[in-house]
Amino acid sequence: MPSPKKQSRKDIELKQEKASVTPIRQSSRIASIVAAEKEGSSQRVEKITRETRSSMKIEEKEKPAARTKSYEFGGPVGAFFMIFSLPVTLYAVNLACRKDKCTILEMPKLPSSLAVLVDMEAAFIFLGWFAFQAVLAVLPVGRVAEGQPLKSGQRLKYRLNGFLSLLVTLACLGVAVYYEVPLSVLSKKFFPLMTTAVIFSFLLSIALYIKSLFISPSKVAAPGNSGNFIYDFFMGHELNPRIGPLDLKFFCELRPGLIGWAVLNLAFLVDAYQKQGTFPPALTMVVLFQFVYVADALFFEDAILTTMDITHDGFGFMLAFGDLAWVPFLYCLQPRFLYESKFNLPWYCLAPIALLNVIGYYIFRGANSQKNDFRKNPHSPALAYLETIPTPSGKRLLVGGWWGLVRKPNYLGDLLMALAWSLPCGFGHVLPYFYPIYFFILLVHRERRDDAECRRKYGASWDRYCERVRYRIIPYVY
Ligand SMILES: NC(=O)C1=CN([C@@H]2O[C@H](COP(=O)(O)OP(=O)(O)OC[C@H]3O[C@@H](n4cnc5c(N)ncnc54)[C@H](OP(=O)(O)O)[C@@H]3O)[C@@H](O)[C@H]2O)C=CC1
Ligand SMILES: CC(C)=CCC[C@@H](C)[C@H]1CC=C2C3=C(CC[C@@]21C)[C@@]1(C)CC[C@H](O)C(C)(C)[C@@H]1CC3
Repeated sequence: MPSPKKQSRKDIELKQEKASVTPIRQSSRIASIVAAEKEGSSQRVEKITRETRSSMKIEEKEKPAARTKSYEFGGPVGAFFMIFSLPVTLYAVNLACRKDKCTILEMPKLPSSLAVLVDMEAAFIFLGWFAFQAVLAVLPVGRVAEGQPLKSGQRLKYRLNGFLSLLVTLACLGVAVYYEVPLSVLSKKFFPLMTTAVIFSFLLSIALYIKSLFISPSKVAAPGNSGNFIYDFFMGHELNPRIGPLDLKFFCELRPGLIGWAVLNLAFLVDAYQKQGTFPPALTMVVLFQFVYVADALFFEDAILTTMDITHDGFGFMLAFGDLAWVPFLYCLQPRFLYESKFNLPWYCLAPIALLNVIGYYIFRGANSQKNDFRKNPHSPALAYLETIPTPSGKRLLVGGWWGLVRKPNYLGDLLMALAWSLPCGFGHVLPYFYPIYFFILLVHRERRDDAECRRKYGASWDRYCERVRYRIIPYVY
């Protein structure tokens, strides 16, 4: 056996050279896969795919983590700007939309004292909530799923008990309402709770960045490995930070913030019912739509394992703040507006809006499940009717079904739902439309990022896919 030292540089270079997937090899591998498929030899297809994957793994395992060459979000300057502008936007939008007024035409009224924004009781509620969700997440109940293969070839394991956590949380809320615990504390302490979430996400991101300085190169997230402190802090330097059994990114993305958003909405609804003696239709409808969205994310929890956030992006300020402060305290803006203003619409306006939401959900769920099922089992007979194209990595791209309509059918469905959540607020104010406007910008930018990443991963195959499916998000428009 050669000693690891002796084997080092030359052998590794040789292996890397053998394993490197040049464009010529890419196309010859695609040709072999296609030929094997024509022959109907699924064993040969599997073999070529395995060989390609393992050669790519050898290549990636032995390289030190490559530095990010191209910046996103405007580079370090853009990241610096966003670290400050995101919290400012969060406060500005919420302060501008309050009981008496919801307008962008006036400067948001600053609170008369700091006590309106900061409060010890709110801090305890937030921390208790976070700890409660963390305990539920690590309970050894629920299926364990494997994530997508990492650079090292390893697959991380994830405990899937998100839907159960939601049910337990709902049961606790029911008990609280039964024993007349005033849930209105959540709406009264909305701003102090939000401040705690903001401070917590800053502290968490700092801790994550410090932790990431001590990890091995294989654990680094490519987009957050520029060497610039501000940029890497924002994008996230470590791909999958974990504390024991708790995967922090997976947990934060789906539990405290997402379930917290649904709980805030339910608190508005319960309080409205207790004050008005009836469930206001527009508010009830939006709370229900958003609840279905949250419940769906938790029910199809394993689908998140193939999203960009989990497979590609690191866990840094962008996701920590997004998950813990932005989602719960901004995505509930429409229900909060309806709750505070008591605005309502007649049923014949609400009915077509409900239909829009159902159509959006149908597209969103259909597209996400189709891709997720295909990635989990590309040979599933249930998906055999879908046209696909091969890529040099061995993975195939769906070019039929939802993924043949536009390149991001899941974004299309999500955007239709976003609109359906704002329309019940009427046309008297712009601010309740903050979510669909922001979301459109976010998804257009996200599609561009993913497009660049897929072109890097799949080369000419991605170009072929783009030629076949011409529109990005909206058929015949964009
Ligand atoms: N409410 C909110 O605030 C937000 C919601 N979302 C939602 O989250 C969901 C996930 O979004 P996101 O992670 O951005 O993107 P996707 O779920 O679309 O994941 C992108 C990945 O899917 C794979 N893929 C792309 N095209 C194809 C194809 N034709 N065939 C097979 N695989 C393909 C590629 O990965 P690979 O080939 O490596 O598998 C690509 O990198 C969406 O529904 C989106 O609307 C997203 C952001 C914010
Ligand atoms: C610039 C900025 C404000 C960045 C933060 C973005 C985050 C708020 C979003 C990035 C991707 C997200 C996803 C969801 C929530 C918003 C964030 C965190 C998601 C959990 C919502 C529910 C969906 O069903 C989903 C699971 C598909 C989705 C995943 C992506």
